[in-house]
Amino acid sequence: MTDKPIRVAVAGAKGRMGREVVKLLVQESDFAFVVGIDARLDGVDVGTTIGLGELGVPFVRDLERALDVYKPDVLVDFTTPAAVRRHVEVALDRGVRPVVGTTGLSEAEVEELARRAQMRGVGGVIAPNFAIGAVLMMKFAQMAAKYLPHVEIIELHHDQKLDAPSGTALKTAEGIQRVRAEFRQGHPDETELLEGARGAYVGGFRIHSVRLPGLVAHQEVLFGGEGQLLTIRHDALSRSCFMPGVALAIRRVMTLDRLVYGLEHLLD
Ligand SMILES: NC(=O)C1=CN([C@@H]2O[C@H](COP(=O)(O)OP(=O)(O)OC[C@H]3O[C@@H](n4cnc5c(N)ncnc54)[C@H](O)[C@@H]3O)[C@@H](O)[C@H]2O)C=CC1
Ligand SMILES: O=C(O)C1=N[C@H](C(=O)O)C[C@H](O)C1
Repeated sequence: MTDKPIRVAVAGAKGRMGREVVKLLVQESDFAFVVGIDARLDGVDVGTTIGLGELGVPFVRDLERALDVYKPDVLVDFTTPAAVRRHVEVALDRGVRPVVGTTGLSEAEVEELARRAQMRGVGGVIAPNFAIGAVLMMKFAQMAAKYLPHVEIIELHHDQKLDAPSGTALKTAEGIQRVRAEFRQGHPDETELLEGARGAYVGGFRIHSVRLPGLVAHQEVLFGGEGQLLTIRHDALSRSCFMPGVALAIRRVMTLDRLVYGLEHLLD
């Protein structure tokens, strides 16, 4: 007897990441793609809309209706910072497991959603970055910050990105803050001649956000010490790099009974 495929809904299925997720779902035989949700469309076939040919899977604009009618096991969300929190709440309240790549949730919001998941006994995954290389970059940066506490983060993204700094930069900073005693870097008397010149201040160090057409998703974590520099860099050159992590999360969330924040919690 074969296991039943995991029924998956995709919120933001018409977007840059949503399209990649749809491609992934139709390629893997243990996934059944049951409904696409996107604020921009209703009724039309997802496949023909995004150039994959007829899939017989509809786009539904209303999330509640999509979950009630198509009864997915998992909701994958790649939408917007403004929409994601409500989407996770709606999913958890219906016993649908969220797998969330959308960034923009604060640490407090993630904690609140984790409490909700626990109350409902529903598993979930929120990961600001599903690329294994980016997860390693964050881990290596945390290791380095213990010994080289002078650090600055530069994240670089395409110019259609809505949030700054990126979710990855914020998670990198959270990890660094856990191991780095808080002190304010730079000269005590430094002044910004142009507001924002020194970047966003987080726990004593800075995050800088670059937005340019041509970029996909990139980050450098720079460490400075006496007579030496260390740079840890990750480049996402294509959105396909996020898909193995998304697939892992969809499979693993079926066995979770709590909400986890970060792909690292699903890796050996
Ligand atoms: N965790 C990860 O590995 C990654 C996360 N991201 C994040 O994923 C999110 C989406 O990124 P992109 O795909 O580049 O954006 P996008 O703008 O290409 O796609 C977003 C889609 O969501 C739809 N949408 C907006 N509001 C909605 C709502 N209320 N209900 C349903 N659909 C809605 C839009 O119509 C659009 O089709 C961003 O927050 C981005 O930072 C992006 C890449 C990797
Ligand atoms: O918007 C993007 O593109 C990306 N968003 C995520 C983030 O904010 O960190 C992940 C990756 O950097 C791509």
